[in-house]
Amino acid sequence: MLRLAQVSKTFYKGTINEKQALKDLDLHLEPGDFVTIIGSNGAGKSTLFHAIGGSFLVDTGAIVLDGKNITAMPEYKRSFDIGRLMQDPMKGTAPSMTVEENLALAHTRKAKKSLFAINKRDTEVFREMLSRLELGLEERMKTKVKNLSGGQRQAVTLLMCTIASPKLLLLDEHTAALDPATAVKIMDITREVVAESNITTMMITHDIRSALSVGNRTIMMDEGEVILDIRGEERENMSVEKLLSYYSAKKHKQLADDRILLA
Ligand SMILES: Nc1ncnc2c1ncn2[C@@H]1O[C@H](COP(=O)(O)OP(=O)(O)OP(=O)(O)O)[C@@H](O)[C@H]1O
Repeated sequence: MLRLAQVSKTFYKGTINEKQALKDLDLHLEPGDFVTIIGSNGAGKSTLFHAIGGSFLVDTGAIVLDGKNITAMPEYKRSFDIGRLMQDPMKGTAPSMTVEENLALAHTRKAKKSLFAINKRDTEVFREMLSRLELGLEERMKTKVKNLSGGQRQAVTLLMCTIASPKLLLLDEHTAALDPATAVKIMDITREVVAESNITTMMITHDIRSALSVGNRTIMMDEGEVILDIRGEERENMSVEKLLSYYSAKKHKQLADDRILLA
């Protein structure tokens, strides 16, 4: 489904600030994989997402999505196949448009139509989708998105991403800016939406416990490389403590993450 082969990215090459953020990174995702990604500060997690999403072109290596080489493809073209949800609930939606209009926008993009229109049937479909979130948003379809809470906005953005039926969904700490109770709710919704749509998904998180329980596979990054890739029984038998000891034994230092969540 997604294959990265020998992908490297260096920022500020040839200057005193040179930083190799991705080092000959190899990664292969099967269709339907839900991979959680953890790692120390500056490990290259967001850079990996930017490389896949096309925020910049990588220096070397290849990125292949569903059999198509997208290494040189511009970001806007990749966005038809790659849904992205960021930490900031203000991103990903059009704030001055209503909930319904935002969903319709995503729907129109999927159909690759230029005409933006909402018919009665669309409204009913959107209402049904919203009611399944159990956030009361089905009663607020005419509300401008800027008037929603952060959690409600993230839920709407998540729906917008999945309406477009992307081949790949990238979640970059999408619950990190929410209060703990809302973060749990959005994580539950994420699990449901991803399971229902079976979209291949990657999720960066600082919550190690949920990294080990959400999805079917966990990778740990450090200094631009994948240093651990676990699934199945190995993952089931992994605990937060074991993971941290694995890191210390391999890197001869403690995992440094200023936002790490252990409980
Ligand atoms: N646009 C950029 N320009 C220059 N350096 C960058 C840029 N983006 C990332 N870097 C550097 O690349 C390295 C990897 O950064 P990245 O944001 O991918 O790490 P991360 O694993 O997401 O970290 P964190 O968990 O702290 O957000 C860091 O040293 C960072 O400073």
